[in-house]
Amino acid sequence: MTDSITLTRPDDWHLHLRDGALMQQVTPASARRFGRAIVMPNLTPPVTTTAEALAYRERILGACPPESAFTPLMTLYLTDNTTPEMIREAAAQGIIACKLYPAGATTNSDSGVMDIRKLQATLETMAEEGILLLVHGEVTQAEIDIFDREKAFIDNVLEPLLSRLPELRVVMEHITTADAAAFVRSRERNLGATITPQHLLFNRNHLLVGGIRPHFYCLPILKRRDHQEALREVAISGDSRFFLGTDSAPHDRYRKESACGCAGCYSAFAAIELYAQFFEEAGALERLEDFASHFGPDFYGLPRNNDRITLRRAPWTIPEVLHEDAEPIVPLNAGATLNWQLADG
Ligand SMILES: NC(=O)N[C@@H](CC(=O)O)C(=O)O
Ligand SMILES: [Zn+2]
Ligand SMILES: [Zn+2]
Repeated sequence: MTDSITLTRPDDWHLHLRDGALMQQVTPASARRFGRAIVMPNLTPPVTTTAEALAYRERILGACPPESAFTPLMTLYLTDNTTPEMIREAAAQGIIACKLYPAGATTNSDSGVMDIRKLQATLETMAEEGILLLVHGEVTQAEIDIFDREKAFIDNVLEPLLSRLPELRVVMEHITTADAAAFVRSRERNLGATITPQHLLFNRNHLLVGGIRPHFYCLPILKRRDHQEALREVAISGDSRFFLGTDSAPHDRYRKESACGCAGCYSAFAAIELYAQFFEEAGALERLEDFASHFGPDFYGLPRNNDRITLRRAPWTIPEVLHEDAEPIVPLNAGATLNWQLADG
């Protein structure tokens, strides 16, 4: 049995660091594990301009431990009013991606895009400037079942968008269905996908059997087991279009344990350890490094990290709650055992 894994330092290609006190609490956990992270712009109010993104970047750097070399990669939140000029300015200032939230699809998405077809000139400029489009891939029409919203997005929004913009590089974030996995595989180029630890480790039974478990509630919602199986298969397949993006999305415990609990799982406290748990369960530990550390930078056209991290087998119990004396957060899979620990240094 392997007792230690050393791998190129991984990156997180989908992360919510929030702002203010919560950002101070959660940022060190990501900075310890990852070299870089694509930071989501869904603050309140959202990060829609380059100036806001650069100011946010400074606040994040201020929340990193002093010795940390963590690099936040900044994104802009697309709205109906994002112009080609704004994209050119963003590119000039080192912003590497824009995020599409269909209006109303998820946490803090109210100012999201109403009709993506109206943003054609902006998206063309993104393709020209080499800025990636990251999508929360769910439609929002009330009549579409919540379990079908990802598939409907692929058919009604994503496929036509990719046909209109063959040069635009797109990442379908947090994919949750066999349909999304098959769609990404079916494209020739320019489409990648991130997969979260919760969608690899769990399915909707974990959310709903024996009581409603709000800490497994995220969007897109956990799907049935056969979708989980399809995601597991592509994650270990060695297909370089699928890579790590935690979607770690912390919320105060009391906003999740509520009559109307909000969406988001907190995984940054042990993100790479959770993925290692899954790869080991799947008998594919030797594929972890490609998924976690190689395929993401390759897709983004960035260099791979040149330092390494080590995980050691040392089983521990995930605490029931973290940051109890500040804003308490319940971690993903609280109370369960994780086999791996990050070695210091
Ligand atoms: N995934 C979630 O359930 N929530 C995210 C938003 C998102 O990534 O859709 C959040 O910001 O809380
Ligand atoms: Zn999302
Ligand atoms: Zn997210």
